[in-house]
Amino acid sequence: QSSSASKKCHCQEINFLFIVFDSILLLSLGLGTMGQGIVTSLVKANIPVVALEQNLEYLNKGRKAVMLLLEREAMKMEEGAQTLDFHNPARLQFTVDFDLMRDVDLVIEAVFENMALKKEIFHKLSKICKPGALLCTNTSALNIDEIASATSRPQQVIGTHFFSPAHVMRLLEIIYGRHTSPTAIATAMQLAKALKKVGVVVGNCFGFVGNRMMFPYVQQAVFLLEEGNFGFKIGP
Ligand SMILES: CCCCCCC[C@H](O)CC(=O)SCCNC(=O)CCNC(=O)[C@H](O)C(C)(C)COP(=O)([O-])OP(=O)([O-])OC[C@H]1O[C@@H](n2cnc3c(N)ncnc32)[C@H](O)[C@@H]1OP(=O)([O-])[O-]
Ligand SMILES: NC(=O)c1ccc[n+]([C@@H]2O[C@H](COP(=O)([O-])OP(=O)(O)OC[C@H]3O[C@@H](n4cnc5c(N)ncnc54)[C@H](O)[C@@H]3O)[C@@H](O)[C@H]2O)c1
Repeated sequence: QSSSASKKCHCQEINFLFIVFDSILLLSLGLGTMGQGIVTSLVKANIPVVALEQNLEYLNKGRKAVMLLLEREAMKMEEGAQTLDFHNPARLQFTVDFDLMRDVDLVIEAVFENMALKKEIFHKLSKICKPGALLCTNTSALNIDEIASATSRPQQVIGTHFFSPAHVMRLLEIIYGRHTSPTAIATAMQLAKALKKVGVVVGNCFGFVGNRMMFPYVQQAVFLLEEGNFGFKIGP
């Protein structure tokens, strides 16, 4: 009975979730390969976004790349008579000012794959962001629970693993940690839908699902190369 009671409780929590992503301000943290694609996806979905970088040099590089991607997307959309309002600072803003984090409802972190750096950033986010803000990480393989342990709100920490190129690839792995709330999972699923991606909820283990399958393939390809087996005929 206690298990059905807890299931009911989760369902009720999810039923109360009516998020209109149009009214939500997202922040993408890190404007490298993945940040650029993620920001492009968000803008394409008409979600207001702030893109944050560590310094002006990286910011300008990232901004240039995002603008190029968006111009291409806008050209494609114009043919379909839709508009992409990406020159409007109310829809897309670039900054190095961490304080702008205060107002956002959802953060997607895409900085270097380094646990110490991610923990430092999540600690900062949990201090600065408003209490309800959801904190997402785009980590490829790091432990979501360890990242969440740097915050005072582990129930609001979740993995949103985009695949490269993020504005093209449709898979979005949604990784829940030990403390991630059902509301956080439902919100991340809703985000996937808003981005027209396929959200797949997976558990927290090394490489999650996609990379756990890919890493051995890559490893075997390297072994084949090392052993000089590429280029030989197979079969009779
Ligand atoms: C060992 C440790 C490694 C750690 C790695 C971590 C891995 C990570 O966690 C998980 C991953 O992401 S795993 C990686 C998972 N990712 C994969 O496996 C992806 C592998 N790639 C593919 O499957 C194909 O290239 C696509 C399906 C992306 C496109 O296929 P298609 O439709 O036949 O090709 P198309 O018609 O030619 O291009 C369509 C549009 O896409 C654009 N574009 C393409 N590539 C781009 C790029 N790199 N950049 C930017 N844009 C790129 C292209 O410009 C074009 O835009 P346009 O504006 O219309 O001109
Ligand atoms: N590249 C991929 O194929 C891929 C795919 C899926 C997931 N990921 C994951 O996404 C994350 C980002 O990967 P990437 O390939 O985009 O890396 P990248 O090196 O291209 O970009 C990282 C960006 O983070 C910025 N950054 C670093 N510290 C920062 C800080 N304190 N504040 C703001 N910005 C900061 C850097 O300036 C840089 O522009 C990693 O966790 C990676 O594992 C990568």
